[in-house]
Amino acid sequence: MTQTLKIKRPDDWHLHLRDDAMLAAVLPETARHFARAIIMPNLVPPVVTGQQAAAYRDRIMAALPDGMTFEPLMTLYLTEDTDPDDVAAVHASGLVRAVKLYPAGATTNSASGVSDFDSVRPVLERMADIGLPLCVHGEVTSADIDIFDREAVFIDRILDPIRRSTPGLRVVMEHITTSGAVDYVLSSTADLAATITTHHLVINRNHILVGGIKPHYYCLPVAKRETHRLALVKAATSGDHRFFLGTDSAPHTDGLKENACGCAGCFTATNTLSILAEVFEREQALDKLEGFASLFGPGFYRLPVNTADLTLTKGAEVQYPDKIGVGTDTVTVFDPGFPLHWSVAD
Ligand SMILES: NC(=O)N[C@@H](CC(=O)O)C(=O)O
Ligand SMILES: [Zn+2]
Ligand SMILES: [Zn+2]
Repeated sequence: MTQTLKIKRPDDWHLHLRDDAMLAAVLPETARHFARAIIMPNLVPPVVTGQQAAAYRDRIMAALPDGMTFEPLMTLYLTEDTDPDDVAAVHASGLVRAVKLYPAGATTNSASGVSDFDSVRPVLERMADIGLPLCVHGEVTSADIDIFDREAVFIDRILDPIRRSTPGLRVVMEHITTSGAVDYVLSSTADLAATITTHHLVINRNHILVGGIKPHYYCLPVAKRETHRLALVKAATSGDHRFFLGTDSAPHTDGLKENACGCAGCFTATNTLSILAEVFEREQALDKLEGFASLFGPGFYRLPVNTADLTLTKGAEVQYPDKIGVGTDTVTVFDPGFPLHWSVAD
């Protein structure tokens, strides 16, 4: 008897679509399975104004193949020059669903991010007033902090002080990678949630470094030791509404990944749902997948749950491409390192 799992159509609460040829290549990979996604604004130049967000949304919709439906949920990139009134206006218009905080220099295309956190206080206070979520790349960037400690230090030195001084600010800790981040979310009573990526449920730092360096497993925040991966799996499969899916699917061309200075990012859009089903099944938590992928995100973002369903079927090993083409280049699809058996029914 084939096993099937029917869930509400999922959303991706942290996604990089890029622009131009890359956008055209990766958008169908997400739109095939996901109804909506929070679109990261770290383009070059970044999406900092409502006008830029509207233009980017139009480029995304223009790149969507005929017959596919998808709703991009736009974000603004927070800079030290962001005007609270502009933020309030684009929120009121429904164009923008979150503001994204990148500490300057923390990750791909974050040069315009924030160095002086006091300078953005007026924006954060306004966001608390209007209920607009702040998505946070939670890593400090000081050279003296070990890269494996950067998330923990960010929580202590930056995030917790911001939250204490801005009551009511609604925060999504993006792509969490540590048990400390899980505990921090669990310790909060309100206004705090976290996204967890597909790849951080699958790999630890050994996958990146043992037996030769694996550039396609390198992302930021970098995967930590196994105890942390286990804490993430426990959180994701727990049925706690404060943890939901943000794939952080972050395509870079193979030339830029397999490089002496390789870019950070794992491209998981193509096989995310098959991987998640496998991970949840191993935890005997298939009944928790719908909450994680389809229900808790809309709950936090105060949006309706999708009405359409998506069905996963367990069967023969799922075939997916190793790479997808982008113009004359390629992007490597994340390899979970184990066979997948759950496929999404058409
Ligand atoms: N996650 C990554 O490793 N990379 C992301 C940026 C980010 O989400 O930090 C990207 O834009 O490539
Ligand atoms: Zn990030
Ligand atoms: Zn990201």
